[in-house]
Parts: sequence; structure tokens; C-alpha cells
Amino acid sequence: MSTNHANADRIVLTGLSARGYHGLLPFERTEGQLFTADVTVFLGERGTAVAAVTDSLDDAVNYVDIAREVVGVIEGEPVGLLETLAERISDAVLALPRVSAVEVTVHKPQAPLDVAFDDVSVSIARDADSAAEMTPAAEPGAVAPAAEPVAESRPVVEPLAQPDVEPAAVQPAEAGAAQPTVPAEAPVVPELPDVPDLAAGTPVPAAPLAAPPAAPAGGPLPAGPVAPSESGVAQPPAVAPTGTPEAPAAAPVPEAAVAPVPPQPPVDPLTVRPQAPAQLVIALGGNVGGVVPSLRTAVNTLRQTDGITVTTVAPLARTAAVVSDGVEQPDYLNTVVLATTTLSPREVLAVCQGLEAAAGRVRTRPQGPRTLDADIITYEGVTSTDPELTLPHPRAAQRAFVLVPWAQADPFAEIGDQSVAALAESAPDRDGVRWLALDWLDSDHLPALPTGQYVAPPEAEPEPVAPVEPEAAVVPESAAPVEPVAPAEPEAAPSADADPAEAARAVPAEPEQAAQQQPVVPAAPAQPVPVEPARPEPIAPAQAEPVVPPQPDQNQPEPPAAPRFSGDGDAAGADAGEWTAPPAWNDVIGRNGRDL
Ligand SMILES: Nc1ncnc2c1ncn2[C@@H]1O[C@H](COP(=O)(O)OP(=O)(O)OP(=O)(O)O)[C@@H](O)[C@H]1O
Ligand SMILES: Nc1nc2c(c(=O)[nH]1)N=C(CO)CN2
Repeated sequence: MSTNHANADRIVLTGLSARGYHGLLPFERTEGQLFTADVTVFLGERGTAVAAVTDSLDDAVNYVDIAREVVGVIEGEPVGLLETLAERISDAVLALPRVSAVEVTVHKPQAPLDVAFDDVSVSIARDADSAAEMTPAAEPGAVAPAAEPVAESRPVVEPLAQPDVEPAAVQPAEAGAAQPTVPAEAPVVPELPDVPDLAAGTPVPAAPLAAPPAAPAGGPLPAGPVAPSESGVAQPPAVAPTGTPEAPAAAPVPEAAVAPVPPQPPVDPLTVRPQAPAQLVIALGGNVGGVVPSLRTAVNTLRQTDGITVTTVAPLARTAAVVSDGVEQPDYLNTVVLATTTLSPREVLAVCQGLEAAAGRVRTRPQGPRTLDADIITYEGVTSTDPELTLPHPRAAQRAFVLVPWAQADPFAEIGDQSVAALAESAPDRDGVRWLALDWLDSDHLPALPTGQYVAPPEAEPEPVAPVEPEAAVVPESAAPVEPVAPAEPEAAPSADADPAEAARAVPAEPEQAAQQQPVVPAAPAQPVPVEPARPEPIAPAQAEPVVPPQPDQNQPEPPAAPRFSGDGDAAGADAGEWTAPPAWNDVIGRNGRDL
């Protein structure tokens, strides 16, 4: 940076992050990884003076434009070196009006190093004059301007926080790799080995897991919370596990600079811990037993798990069961936990499976009823098609029972570049989201309705079927058309005093949508049903509490007949098949699923 800008007005943006495909290794070009840029933009002669007076963006440099330029370069044409990336960012920012100089630091925190490290970055400083002096034909960033003082033009590569790095492990990698567009003298500071690598290098797998070759997909995993080891930070997991990373032959490194590392089998990237805490989204749900205590226990366990930091817990949603086999199920309670983690993806999966086991989950069939389901929805920077751990979760983007609470917790969340909030509204089961409870973790007064099935009002005049036993009787709320479910705004969430009948009215309006959902049971039976308070799960947490039973609606008219419904996806009430009494809600919530 030129010293004449030292006191200049400036705009500073830090941590501008995007996924890029820069690097010398083939998998970096195919899988991509996180790049972050810090940019200090020095303003021209008048600095911010004019804008400060006019208060008009027309007289300012819009930081939105700066961010767009930077992210555009990161997401744009892949380059091999951080130096090149920094130069291109510098060029793009300098091209903005009123920018006189710029300082750029590019971070690559997931660089494929085979040692523990926090970050690697390249910093450059450029001013508009020196940029203009650059050879027009040259690739941006390819050639440092001759007129620029070396001290200013030379990229500074800063491997950070690497106290344990063995000298032999520090290799000129990106810098030393033959790059035709980079002048030989440019990157003189050795960069940590941005090379080797998944294929021939020695990334540090997560400590509790077996060595990479011994950690096949689906291999044994620790069944409970996992504490990260001090030294377990390793190369980033931004690699699809299905592809075998190629040997680094494509990234030639000077012979003498290569540490003698014996060839090793590829590492399963899902066993690798992130170098910086990775964003994590976990979905929790259950429809059997004491679901609320189970969910609370799961959240508390996550909070207490070393290597996981829970940042947000979404509202609790009551949702119609989404099933693939047409077999009816009680409604679910669902929530989503946002966290950061220093655990590897497989370690997080092990934690999730530990939560399920602790909740007494027994797998009956795929997507069957369960005391607790804990799925990893996204793990920052990791995509995987491994059936043992598919990331992002392959069905999450179509599941309102995940998307709705997730969007409540993070309105700007994205999955696969799509807005979670937008997906939530169009998800097929959107109308099956009956309500949300905001304070479900702490409230002594849970919404009146626990899980339990809900029957949509029959559409056609129901034919009498069989006399309905009072215990088994389930009563349609109304045979009249009902209002569609209101968008799940937090304000609309029922309070602890919510009227069960009110919630019961929240049924799908569309017959087709109703047909996609489970046959449902009225939440507010006309006659009181024997209600057992929910017994805590065996592993119930200290604050486990019985769920408030629904109150019968005394104003409810007697039903003319038991509702008919189809278990095979026909519209509720339109099926001529045998009517079966679904389990009353208290069967589900209070008896730990024994009657299912
Ligand atoms: N992202 C993921 N999160 C959790 N489990 C996953 C994930 N990807 C794959 N799996 C695997 O899925 C297997 C089945 O999980 P589970 O029994 O919870 O499925 P399910 O709940 O019936 O269906 P769904 O996955 O549609 O929610 C697990 O053994 C696990 O290894
Ligand atoms: N509403 C709802 N439906 C489901 C759920 C769930 O959590 N909520 N989980 C499933 C399998 O994981 C299948 N169906």
C-alpha cells in the first residue's frame, strides 16, 4: 500500500466469503472451497467528504458494489494461486469509480495442507496508478508492475497459527508450483504446502476415528458425543467423498521442495475436521413417546458436546407425518438446531446417532415412526453422496418440516443455493405444518397439542361405517371447508394457552395436499379421552415435563359418523376402504410408543 494513502478515507470490508474453485490441485477445481477476502478501499482525493455532505450514494463508493466485485472474482474464473486471486480482486475494486487504492487479503482457510493450521492468506496493496501502469495485455494479476516498489507489489503469504508445523512440512507449494502466469520472483514467501493432499499427503483425520484407510464409509463410529482432539484440525472437508482425489501430479512442485511422504490411500473427507468451525444444521424430529423431553434432551446434549456450539434453536413445529409407504403415522414435532462445529462430518453423524440411541430409538422401517430422528441437513462446505452420510441431506429441500423451522431460525439460510424460506413455502408438505411454538425449550406451558394425529374433515358426505367406540372416537372438527394453514409467522404461533380446536382448524385446504399427507385425527376430541400425562423418556432430562393434554371442545357437535380416511394417499374421507381408528394422541405421547 502506498504510504500516501495512509490517512486517506477508506471503506473496509472484512470476511467477504464465497465458494471458489481456485487452486492447483484437481479436486480444488472440481469441488471448490471457501475463500474469504478482506478489502480496504481507499477513496480518492476528496474521500468521503462529498458524500458526507450530500448524503447521497451517488457521491459515495457503494460498499455493496465492492462486495459484489469481490465475490464475483472469488466465484469467477478459477485461478491457480492466491496471488492471482488477490490481484484480480484488486483490479476489480480499483475499476470502481472514486477508488484510488486498495488493500486485499485473500484467505484460504480450507487449503489442502497436511498440517494443522488456521488460515493461509495472501495480502497485496495496489493503487490505481500502478494498476494503470500494468501491461494491458497481461492477465490481471499475472505480472507485478515494474514501477511498483517491490515491497508493495510482492504478495505476502501468511500462514497463520501453525505452531506445530514441522519445518519439513512447510513447502513452497502454490508459490513454488510452476505457474506460467506468475513471475518467478513474485511469491517469494513460502506458502504452506497447498499441495499434497488427499491423495499422497497426510491429512490429519479426526482423532477418534480410525486412520483414513481404516475408516471406510459407514465404518464404526463413536456412538456418543465426541470431543475433538487438540491436534485433530486438518485439511478441509470440502471434497465429495465419492471421488478419489487425483495424485498431485497435475500440480508440479519442485522436486527438492517435496517432503518425502510415502504414498497413502485417499482420505475419506468426511472424517476430516474443519480448520475453522464449520456451520452445521441439524434437524430433529419425533412422533413417538415423550417427544418434547426427547427433543429437549437432544438440544441439551448438543449444547454439551465438545466440538459443537449451538447457536440457534428453531421453534418447535407440529407437522403432519410425511411418509413414503402410505402407512399412517402420528404427527411429528420437529425443530432445527443451528451450530458450528470443529468435528468432522462423520463425528457429527455419530453424535446424532448417539442422540437417537439415547432417546431409545429403534429403527423399524425407513421413515417409520421414531422417538427421535436427528439428521445432518448441511455441513458447511461439504457435499457428499455417500449413503452413510449424504450432504446436504438429500430430502431436506423438499421437507417443510425441516425448512419451516429452519427459516424461522435463519431467514437467510440457503440450501443448494436456494432460499430455505422460499423452499419452505413451496414444499409439498407445507400445509402439514400445523403450528410453531417459539419458547418450547423453556416454557412451562407448551402448546396444548402434543403430537398425535389429526384427521382432516371429510370432503364428501361421510357414509356411516361402524359404531364408534368412545375411546376410539375421533371427531372431525368440521365437515365444512377450512381455512388454509396460515404462514408460520412467529407471532402466529399459539401460546401455551392455545386452543386445541384452533390448532385443529389448521388443516390443509387442498384435497391434493391433504392426500399427500397423513390421514389425520382431530386434535380436539369431542369426548374426553383418557389422557395419561406424558411420562419422561428413560433418559428424560431434568426439565422434562409432561405435555399438557388437549382440552376437549365442549362446543364441538357430535359427529354424524366416524371419519373415513385412506392410508394410501387418497384424500381424507374419500376412501371407501375400511376405516381404522388411528391412535389417539395420548397413545402416542404418553406411552412411549408401546401401542404403535
Ligand atoms: N445427512 C444425513 N444425516 C443423517 N443420516 C444420514 C444422512 N445421510 C445419510 N444418512 C444415513 O441414513 C441412514 C438412515 O437414517 P434414518 O433412519 O434417520 O432415515 P430416515 O429418518 O428413515 O429417513 P430420512 O433420511 O429420509 O429422514 C443412517 O444410517 C445414516 O447413516
Ligand atoms: N412431519 C414429519 N414427517 C417425517 C419426518 C419428520 O421429522 N417430520 N421424518 C421422517 C423421516 O426422517 C419422515 N417423515
